[in-house]
Amino acid sequence: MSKLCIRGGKRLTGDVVISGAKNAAVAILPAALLVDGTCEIENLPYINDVILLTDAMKSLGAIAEFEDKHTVNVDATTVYSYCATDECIGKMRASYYLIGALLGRFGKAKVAMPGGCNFGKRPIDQHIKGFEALGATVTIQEDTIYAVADKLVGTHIYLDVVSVGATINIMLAAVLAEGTTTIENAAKEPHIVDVANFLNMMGASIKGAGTDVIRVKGVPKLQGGKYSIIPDQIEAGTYMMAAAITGGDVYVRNIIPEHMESVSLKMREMGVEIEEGDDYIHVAAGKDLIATNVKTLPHPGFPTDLQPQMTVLLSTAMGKSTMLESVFENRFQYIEQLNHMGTKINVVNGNKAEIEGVSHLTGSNLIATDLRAGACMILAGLKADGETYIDDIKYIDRGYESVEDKLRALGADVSRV
Ligand SMILES: CC(=O)N[C@H]1[C@@H](OP(=O)(O)OP(=O)(O)OC[C@H]2O[C@@H](n3ccc(=O)[nH]c3=O)[C@H](O)[C@@H]2O)O[C@H](CO)[C@@H](O)[C@@H]1O
Ligand SMILES: C=C(OP(=O)(O)O)C(=O)O
Repeated sequence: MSKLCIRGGKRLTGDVVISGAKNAAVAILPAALLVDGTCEIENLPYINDVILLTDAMKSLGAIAEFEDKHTVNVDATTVYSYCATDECIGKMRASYYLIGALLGRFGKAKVAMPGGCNFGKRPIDQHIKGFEALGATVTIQEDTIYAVADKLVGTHIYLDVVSVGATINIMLAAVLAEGTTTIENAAKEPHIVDVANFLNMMGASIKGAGTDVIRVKGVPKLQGGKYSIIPDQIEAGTYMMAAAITGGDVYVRNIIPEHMESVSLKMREMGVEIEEGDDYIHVAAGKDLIATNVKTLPHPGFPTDLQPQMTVLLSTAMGKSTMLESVFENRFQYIEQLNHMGTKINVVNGNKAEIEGVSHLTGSNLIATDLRAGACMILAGLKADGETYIDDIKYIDRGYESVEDKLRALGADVSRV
């Protein structure tokens, strides 16, 4: 099994090009199952979650052919199965989108319970509430979800918690339903807007994506077309922080700077120089980092998927910082390993990290516990004196395309061993 080996202490400089957004890609691919025609989907990130999902779509009967590493042509007219119960599909979070897509397409779906990163409980009650409100009957048996409906009829759905997955899943199920569906207290992440834009381009009628009220007017059918996925906000933020933690000077390219607002503002508070261009952000660090307090929130708040990376950055800022995790109940499992490298972080009540900044970290042997924990370990390794080995990098490969190549191009000493 391969590991990442990082020899720390190198200042990152140069340009990094950000890939397409994982969390948009893993929703848009299942959304293509609703389309009566061929969708050419561009700017897909070449990551394990995308490959797994295209395989799952093929096993349902869809044609999903990679034109190149970042472009796939999906023809869903040949889909014959509504069952996605493979063990490997159940390991990923986005498998839940197959429920909305297959229910919308066939009026029935049988899908393995979603997995994904383990941050404690990750219920899907709001997805089920939405499907049931649209007229489906949903049952769960032995880690498999069955959803069935004679017909889906538009209705009002209020989400009790702001959920990215439930918002998108309800859009998927509602797009071909009879009448209009209103989703209130909807999530507003950039990938929600991207999925709505994709569906609209294929003939759907979705208004309000990016606000907390989304209206989906059902249409009889969607037709094929071409679509390019937005850049990955979280990958971009990770490289911005990698630049900052090494005192570097990096142009993070092919991004939408407005998506990075909460991140740029917090990094500016920490004394990092951030210059925004049309489709890039220039990060210039070098001065001592300043401590600050951060709380994760749904968009436009600070993203939980950048919490571990930001926590590492704060751990090297002089003074006392706090990181409050308000989205997931248990997303600090990586802290103990970081403290072995010399960080001084104390987790209180499971959701608040009290951080006392240190100036030096020491290389260590680490095990990635999940995707973004793996990313934060890379950042710690870049900063540390000596060698850091990160095991279980399969988690990192779920969400970061060619991570060691991109870092090496910026001057990092990173290899897969
Ligand atoms: C594949 C994908 O896009 N994953 C992202 C998605 O995950 P995911 O869709 O799982 O996250 P949600 O936005 O649904 O979860 C937000 C919060 O709502 C709770 N909740 C959610 C649904 C539900 O039915 N009931 C419920 O209580 C969750 O436990 C969590 O506390 O959004 C998260 C929050 O931005 C990101 O960290 C993940 O990277
Ligand atoms: C939590 C994440 O992913 P998933 O929801 O797929 O587990 C993530 O991308 O940080």
